[in-house]
Formats: sequence, C-alpha cells, structure tokens
Amino acid sequence: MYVVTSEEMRKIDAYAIQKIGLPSLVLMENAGRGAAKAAVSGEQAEIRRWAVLVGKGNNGGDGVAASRHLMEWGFSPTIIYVDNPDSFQGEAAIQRDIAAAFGVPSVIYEEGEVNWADYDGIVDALLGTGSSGAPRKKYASLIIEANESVLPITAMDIPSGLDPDTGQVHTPCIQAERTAALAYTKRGLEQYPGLKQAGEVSICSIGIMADLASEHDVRTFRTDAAMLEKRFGIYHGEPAREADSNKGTYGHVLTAAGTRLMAGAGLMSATASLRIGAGLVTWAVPERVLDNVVGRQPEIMLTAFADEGTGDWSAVKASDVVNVIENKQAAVLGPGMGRWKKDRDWLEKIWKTSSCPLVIDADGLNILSETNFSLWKKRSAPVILTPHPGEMARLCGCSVKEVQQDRIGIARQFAEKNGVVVVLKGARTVTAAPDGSVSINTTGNPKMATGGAGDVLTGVIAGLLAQGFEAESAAVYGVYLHGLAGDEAAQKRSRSRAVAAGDIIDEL
Ligand SMILES: NC(=O)C1=CN([C@@H]2O[C@H](COP(=O)(O)OP(=O)(O)OC[C@H]3O[C@@H](n4cnc5c(N)ncnc54)[C@H](O)[C@@H]3O)[C@@H](O)[C@H]2O)[C@H](O)CC1
Ligand SMILES: [K+]
Repeated sequence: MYVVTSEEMRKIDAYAIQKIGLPSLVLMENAGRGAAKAAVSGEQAEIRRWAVLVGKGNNGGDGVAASRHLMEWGFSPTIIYVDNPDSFQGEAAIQRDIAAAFGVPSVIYEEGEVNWADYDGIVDALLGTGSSGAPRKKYASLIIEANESVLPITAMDIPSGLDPDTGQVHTPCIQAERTAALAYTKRGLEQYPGLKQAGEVSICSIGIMADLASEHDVRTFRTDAAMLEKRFGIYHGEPAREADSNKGTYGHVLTAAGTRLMAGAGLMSATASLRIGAGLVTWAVPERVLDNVVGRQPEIMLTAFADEGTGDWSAVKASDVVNVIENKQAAVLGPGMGRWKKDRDWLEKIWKTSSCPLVIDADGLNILSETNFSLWKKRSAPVILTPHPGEMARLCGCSVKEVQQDRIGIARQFAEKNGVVVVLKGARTVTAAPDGSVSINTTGNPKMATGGAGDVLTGVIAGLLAQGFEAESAAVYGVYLHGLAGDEAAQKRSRSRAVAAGDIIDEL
C-alpha cells in the first residue's frame, strides 16, 4: 500500500484533475460520500445526530459534502463552521451552497456555545493535508471542546492537529476513533504518535487510481501481503521449498556474535536463522567462549577464533573472520560483541576485504557510529544495519527525539547517503533502501519489547539473505515475519505481560 506526503498528494490530485480530467468537485463529492460512509459503518450505524466540524479549506469542503450525504441517508447532521463560510472559495464554496439549499442545518462556531449533548458523534473536517503547525485560535478551541465531549470522532483524511508528514501531534489534536484517509494513507497516519490519534484508519477511494502514486515516484509503502507480492514477488504463506532441493540450496549463515556473558545474543540470532530456513548455520565465537556454548543448539555448527586466551573479540583477528565468512551467503556481526580499542580498524577490514552480505547490529553499529564509514570503500555486497532509535541517533549524530520525530526521513536519508539498507526498529519499524524506498511494517506488538528480540531479527534477516532474497526484500520480509511471529507468540501467551525472544523464535 502506498503512503504519501501532503506534497505528493497535491501533485497526484493536480494530475487527476488536469491530466485525467476528473473535476475537483467530483473528487470532493467522492471524498464526502466515502468519509460519511466510513463514519456510519459497523457499530456506528446507530449514531444519529452528527456534529460536522468544518474548516475553511478543502478538508472543510469534504466535510460539508459528507454532511449532505448523512442527511440524505436519514441521519441528522449539523455543520459547525469554525469561521464565517462567506470566506469559502472554489469547490468548498459550491458545497456550502448545495448543503444550504439541501437544508443541512449549520451554525458558526462561538467558543463555549456548542451544546455537545445535542450530538451523538462528530465528523472532524477542520484541517487536512493543507494544515501547517499547531491549530490556531478558534480551530484550537473547537478541537479541545470536541475532545472533551468524549463523543466518537471520525476524522476526515487526518485528525486535525496532526502533522500529515511526520506523525507528530500538535497541541491540540483531534483524538479520533476512526480516520477515513482520502485516496491514500498519509505518512502521519502510519507512524507514532500520530497513529494513536487516528484510531482505526480506512482508505477511502475517491476516484484516483492507486497506481498513480507509483507514476509520481511515491516510494514509501506500508508492508502488507499485496505489497510484498507486487514489489518483491514474495507470495507470503506459500511453501517456500522446491521438492528437489537440499540444504545447499538454502545458503549458509555465519553468526559472529556473543561473548561469555552475552552468549545468548549469538545463540538467539543463529537459532532464528535456522528456524527461518537457512540451510546451514555456523556460530563463531572467541575460542575461550567455545566450551560455554557447546551443545546449546545441536543443529548449529560452531567455530572458534584464536583469542590469546581472553574470550574477547578484541583479540580476534579481522582476517580470521574474513576467512570464515568469505564462502558464506550472509553474516551477522555485532550482537554481544563488546567494544575495544581498535574496533574501528577491525570492522573496516572486514567491511573492505570480505564480499559476504553483512547484517550489522548492536556493538557493530556502535563501532560504525564512531567512524565516517561513508568514506570507506563501497562494498559490492550489501550491508543491512538494524539500529534501534538510540543507535540510529548515534549513527546520525542527532538526538533520539529528532530520530523519533521523523523516522521515515532519517532512515531514508541515511540509507541513501551511505548505500546501506537501514532497519530502524521500534513500533512500526521503518526499512529504508539505498534507492530511497521506505517500507513501514505493521506486524508486531509491544509485548516484543524485551531483550533478545533484536538478536532474533538479525538472524531472521540473515537467514533470508542466505536463501537468496536480495537485501531490501530480506530486510522488509524479515521484519514482517519477525513481527508476525511475535504476534502469534503474544496470542499464545495472551495472559503474559511480554513475550521472550525465545518465544518469537518458536513461532518463526
Ligand atoms: N485527493 C484528495 O485527497 C483530495 C483532498 N481533498 C481534501 O483537501 C484537503 C486539503 O485541503 P487544503 O485546502 O489544501 O487544506 P486544508 O483544508 O487542510 O486546510 C487549509 C486551510 O486551513 C488553514 N490552516 C492551515 N493550517 C492551520 C492551522 N494550523 N490552524 C488554523 N488554520 C490553518 C489554511 O490557511 C487554509 O485555509 C485534504 O486533506 C482533503 O480533505 C479534496 O477535497 C478532494 C481531493
Ligand atoms: K480533519
């Protein structure tokens, strides 16, 4: 599913109007009818008396059209104009006149004068994709009153007060129960905290073909089964194995991760690679750690690096790692590895001299964040980085707050600049590819916020790489599957507060 910015929406809108010849009044009419239908569908069909809050732009025009459809279907709408509707222009003015002639009751808003007990539900058509900054003056007070009424609110396109492009929530902002997104979902509806304001989001078709987005170079997507198939040819749910295949067909993952006190990181990553279907998995540790990990998971092969008796990665030669990963189809580097004095040179050597696809996480990312690795020689093999917001902030040299305020923008910029795939973890994980494509994941749940879940993700992605998925699809599909497994684990343990990383592995 395509996810657009307000700017992209404006361009597609203009194209539909000017090049396809769809009159803008038709689009507004469709938007009004569609959103009205969304408001009164399902259990809200019983809501009779609607307050339709109308701003002075086209979002307001959509709201006026919606109120007329509600009236036509036997409901009782009242338009509450935030400002004098005499100032309306274009299509919104036409809708205003039709609604008046149709007999839709209307009032002009005065602070504190709306009797909310006269209504059972609210349509929010105050501000849409043309809004900027926090709602001002009467818009703000009307939003506050609407929220305080605790009536169920259906938002038109976006909840008023939400930044349509980043998902940041201004003060005040409509708290909707439903949002009818017009033509496409918007970035702000797909990222936190905005998505909490939007409630249940439905896409309302208004006469614009979905694929127009692709022609306008929209490269932000929501990951769902249809998108996986369309973009990557992945048929989710189909048996993935050919009858005449063998373990050699499904690749070999090398997991370079874990120390004595953090052995679990390597174990969980390697086990996840196994469960997601890698033909072979080898777990590599410093020699002195070997005895502690023998026999933990019998299907995983083990290898040990000379470590001068320390048990630390600091004593492991980069060239030894390169030798081991060279004939593998994917390698995981970083989880539970620790930091040491010359770790940057160490990682740079592996980066430059190996041609194995790399999945780098945890300490591996912390090493990278202290180098200017965009200056390192470009790799022919792909690199997938899997930072959480703190690691992303260190990689970009900004604050966690700045990362969270624009997750899509930050991940995309970093991926494009450095030629790597970035998986920015967190609720609605964002995967950005070097060509600027961004996929927003929808699977997963907060019970997965436990130590080790990230190690499992590295193993899933590496396991898919080993099976021949190219880097972006391995990352996007891996994130999707990891979340689905977490959802199943949460369902099975519905009375638990959390799922352990091992529970996620069990569901892969
Ligand atoms: N294809 C489509 O999606 C269609 C969308 N439609 C609807 O049009 C809006 C966008 O309309 P636009 O006129 O560009 O902007 P808005 O209605 O969102 O608001 C602009 C209006 O509000 C004032 N304003 C802006 N920011 C603020 C603020 N913070 N506080 C107070 N006032 C503000 C500004 O001055 C303008 O006057 C889209 O969301 C859809 O709902 C079409 O109707 C159909 C096709
Ligand atoms: K709105």
